[in-house]
Amino acid sequence: MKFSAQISQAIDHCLTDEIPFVAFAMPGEAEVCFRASLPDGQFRSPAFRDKESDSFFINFFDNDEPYTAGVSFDMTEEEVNNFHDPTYHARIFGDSIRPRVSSTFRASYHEAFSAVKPRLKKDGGKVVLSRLRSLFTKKTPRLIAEEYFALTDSTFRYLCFTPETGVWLGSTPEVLLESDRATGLIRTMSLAGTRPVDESGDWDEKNIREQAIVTDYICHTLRNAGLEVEIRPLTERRFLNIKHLCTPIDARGDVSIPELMSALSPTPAVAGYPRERAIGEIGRVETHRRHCYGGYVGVRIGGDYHAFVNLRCAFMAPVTLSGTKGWLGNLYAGGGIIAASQEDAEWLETESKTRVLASVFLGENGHEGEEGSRLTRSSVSFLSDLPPSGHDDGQPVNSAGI
Ligand SMILES: C=C(O[C@@H]1C=C(C(=O)O)C=C[C@H]1O)C(=O)O
Repeated sequence: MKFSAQISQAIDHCLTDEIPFVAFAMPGEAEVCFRASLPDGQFRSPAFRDKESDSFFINFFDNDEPYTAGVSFDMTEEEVNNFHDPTYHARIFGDSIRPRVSSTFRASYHEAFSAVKPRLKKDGGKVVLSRLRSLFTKKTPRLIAEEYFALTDSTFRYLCFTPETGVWLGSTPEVLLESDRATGLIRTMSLAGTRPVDESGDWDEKNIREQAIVTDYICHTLRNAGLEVEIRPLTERRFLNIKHLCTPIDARGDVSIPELMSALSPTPAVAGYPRERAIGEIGRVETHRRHCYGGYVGVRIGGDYHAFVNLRCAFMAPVTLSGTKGWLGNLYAGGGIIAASQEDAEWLETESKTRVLASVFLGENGHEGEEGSRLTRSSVSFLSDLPPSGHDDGQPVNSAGI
């Protein structure tokens, strides 16, 4: 999916000058929309500056931030391209969270898996264990997004920067919630269970059970909020090389949508069940922070919310690898573990979930990137660590490296 010249220029401008922006495509649409907004006086970029205006939002898995970060729809690509303020350059990257240099070790995953299994065997329930793959790429986030977005149009696809989150991109098949003020309808889905796209026949008990836990939880939460719930027939939902079990769920009633999003997220599809217990276990056994992975991401347009679970995503920052300029990306994936789960199969599932995005990072024949032992603390330097001054030409350092 080639971005227009105007949008490409605006994205590069925003990455260079650290202007909060989003480029996104709605499910079923081939068109990318770009919007940007300047941060407030404290370099914060809240998504919801009022109750109505159009905006993009991205929140954290922990869901415990004082406000949701995002981009209010203030500037178009044209306005960004005409924006020249030599005093504007926030150097936000240096202070914010950054991707990890090394991937999750197989041994760490083994330890985490072994730590949660006894309680699942004893009490039942589910924990979604995730891991990350750290990759270096010579491609820019814009190029990655163009290639990744082109692979399917059935997902919500986005590339964004906010000071709170850094640069993220993703292509997510999972609706957290879509609301329609005109009809009063709220649509969501229970999406869980994973197998290769070419596998047919009945789904196994393990996947069916994992997904049923999610359906029950979502329906319970919606009914608790006073909504009338309609559960639609179980279907399959395809995502590139894999597919999931999916139960679409409709709800109706009077409710605050932001409150409902917070109540639903994170669902047992990305956390587990019982939910609070699973979240506690994730915090204890995973060796990385999830940041925005597993949180929710989406847009509010004309007062209607379109929120998606932030999956099949990457967190990126500009770096050099042994002197070569590029970007470091953390690709996240998890899978639901229940008492019957097999460790090797679950590890492979996280491999499948990151395979397509990883191949975009690495390029054909792997020539565009690196993964694995060559990425070390000494070989990777974050551009934000470079001193801001010292350039002979007096220009601010371009921390995006483009
Ligand atoms: C956790 C992820 O996906 C979720 C977990 C699934 C599973 O356990 O089978 C399937 C779809 C998603 O709800 C992920 O993609 O990282």
